[in-house]
Order: sequence, then structure tokens, then C-alpha cells
Amino acid sequence: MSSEDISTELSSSLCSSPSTEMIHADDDNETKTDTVALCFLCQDPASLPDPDCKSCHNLRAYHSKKDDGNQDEYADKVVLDIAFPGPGIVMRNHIYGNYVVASRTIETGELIILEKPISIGPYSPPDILPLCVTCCKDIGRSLKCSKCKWPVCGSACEKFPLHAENECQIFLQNQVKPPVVLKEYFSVETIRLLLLKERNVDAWERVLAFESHSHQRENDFLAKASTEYIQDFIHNKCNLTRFSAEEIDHVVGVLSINTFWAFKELNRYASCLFDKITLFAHDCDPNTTRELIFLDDEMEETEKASYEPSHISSIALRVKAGRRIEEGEMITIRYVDVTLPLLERRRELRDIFYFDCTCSKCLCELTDNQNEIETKLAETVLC
Ligand SMILES: C[S@@+](CC[C@H](N)C(=O)[O-])C[C@H]1O[C@@H](n2cnc3c(N)ncnc32)[C@H](O)[C@@H]1O
Repeated sequence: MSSEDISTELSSSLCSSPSTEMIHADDDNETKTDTVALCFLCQDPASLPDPDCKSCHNLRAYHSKKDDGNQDEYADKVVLDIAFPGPGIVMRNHIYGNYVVASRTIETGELIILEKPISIGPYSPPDILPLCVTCCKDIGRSLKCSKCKWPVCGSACEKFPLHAENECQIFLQNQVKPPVVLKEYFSVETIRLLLLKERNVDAWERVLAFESHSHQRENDFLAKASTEYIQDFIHNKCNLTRFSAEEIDHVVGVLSINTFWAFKELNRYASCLFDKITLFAHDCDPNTTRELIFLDDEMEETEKASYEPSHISSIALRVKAGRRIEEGEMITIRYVDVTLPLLERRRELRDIFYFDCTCSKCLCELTDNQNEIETKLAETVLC
């Protein structure tokens, strides 16, 4: 997920669903009044979702959340073993995988979650190299770790456990040459995650549970080539043959699909993996805003006293409601720059995240495109 531009681009959608007052009876035959949105495509109320109408999914989540006995494999189910610390519930269906819905009404501007990454590593799509492998700053010139000779910006970063207790020892033992290409930098975070298998079983279990789209990546020429490069680097240069090709493939997939990138806004070229925020589904008109910050920006002056400011270890992602989110509504975030034109946006979502977006904004723009084509065709025929 990119964060090349973390400014808020929320604009009120032209395509928002109309709502209506619905009267229905619950299990005790007690009559209740709810405000239920109509699907803008099929115009059905949420309690009668059209299985082919993907815009109903938000609403289906809400309704099946109330229906614990639902055994339908296509229905949305509450995921009980992943707790969400803010006003959200983790749910799952066969289209989105895991996603989060609001467990109560969330007001505009309200903080939904502030989370530190569970892993961090150097990454820079614009290829700004060399990077300090610890703090992920663009160091511009060749400063090296005195042990492994990989780029770091000074002795503090050389000694910092994130580097010293992870890849540094492996690169030193195996005389791994300093990185030249981005894929070698990307291998650093891959190794950090793989080492969790031996050091933190709970964290490793969580890594195994992240989406990696291994089947789709297997059939994707570019994704396959870069995974093979990293597998070769880890097996043959770093001598880490104790990790299987499947484990490496999974971790590479997890990092490609789930990380947020901090670039110029924090002067850090870092990829950050978040445990909970990664669960949010994408929408091209998301109901949240997000911002990568240093936690010390949030601290009182007194708290900062014994703290190194703007350190990589204090990076965090803050997600707030960009508009009022109703109870049961899916909490959404943007994975790509949503100001991109329709086809570019959808291509990025397909190429990187392996799904065809069915959000209201896409469906509206697709319908507009279709109408435009039909009008042009009709004009041509008439001429
Ligand atoms: C960052 S992960 C989100 C968490 C993921 N659903 C899980 O179960 O781990 C991104 C993946 O979620 C799914 N996803 C997210 N938003 C989606 C959407 N709007 N439509 C369909 N699938 C979506 C896609 O499979 C995508 O590759």
C-alpha cells in the first residue's frame, strides 16, 4: 500500500447510496425501525442483498454480524480470534478476506487507530540509494556498518538491535556484499520477518496468517521473478537454507501486499507492516484518512525528555474517520492514489493487490464510461 501522498483527498462521492427508513421485525417479533441504505445498483435494501451485486457487501457484513448461526460459506463471518483495539470488529468473507467494520458510529475526525509497525525495512521504489538499513534515511554517500559493511548512517544505527541482532550477523558470517539493487534492500525486511519463526512464535503465526496471494503471484511473471531473486539471495548468498522456498515466497507476498511505504514526507524510505491497519479493505472513496507520524509528535514535552526524537522506532500510522461511519459499515482505506484516472487506479489494484475494485466510485465511473461509449457509438451509427 502506498503512502506517497498521505494528504486527505476525501470528497463527497457523487455515488453515495441513498438511504431509507426500514421497518422490520426481529426474532422476538418486536418491531424496530432502522435506517438501512439501499444498494445503488440493485436498489434492494440490505436485508435482501443481491448476491451478484458487489456493492451490497458492506451491508451484508452488518446483517450477518447479527446472525451468528449463519453457516453459508459465502456469508460474512465475525473473526473472533483477531481482536481490533479500536471501534471495529474483524470480519471475513470470500471476496475481501479479513476486513473491519465499525462496531459503533464513528464521528468525522475521530481517531480509529494509532499503530506502530510490527516490522520495518528499507524500501524505496524511486530507487533512492544508498539507504541506511536501520533508519531508512537516504544517506547519499557510502557510510558502512563496521561489521557487515552494509549501509548505515552512523554508529547509533549500526548498534541498533533492528540491524545488529538481525541481518548484520548473517551478512557478516556469510560475507554478503553490500546491496546494489532495491531487491537486496527488500531482502532485509524479508529476513527480519523470517527470523521471527525462531524468535517469536506468536508473531510468526500472525505473519503466516497475512494475505500473500501466493497462487496469483505464481502466475505473475514480474512477481515470480522478483521472488526468485530474493529466494536465491536468502538461500545462496545468506546461506539461510533453513527457511523453505514456500516460507520465503509467503513473506515476500505478505510484504508486497500489506505494507505501507513512508517516503519523502518523513524523510524515511521505509516499508512498514501493521498488524491491524492492514486489515482495512480498500475503497477508492475511503471513509478514513491516514497519516504516518513520529510518535514523539504526539508526546508532551516532559515525556520526550529521555527519548530520541523522530527515531525509526517511533514511526506510527494514525487512521481517523474522514467522515461519519455508521455502525456496521466497512472501515476503508486507500491502497493507491485515488485521484488517478479510473483505469490506472484499477490496473494498480489488480497488478499489486490482485482484485478488481467494486467500490461505488469505480462502478459509477465505469457506468459513465459505458454511457459515453454508447452515446458515441449511437452518434456514429446515426451519422
Ligand atoms: C492489505 S490486505 C487486507 C487484508 C486481507 N483482506 C486479509 O485477509 O489479510 C489486501 C487484500 O485484501 C483484499 N481486498 C482489500 N480490499 C478489497 C476490495 N475492495 N475488494 C476486494 N478485495 C479486497 C485483496 O485480496 C487484497 O489483496
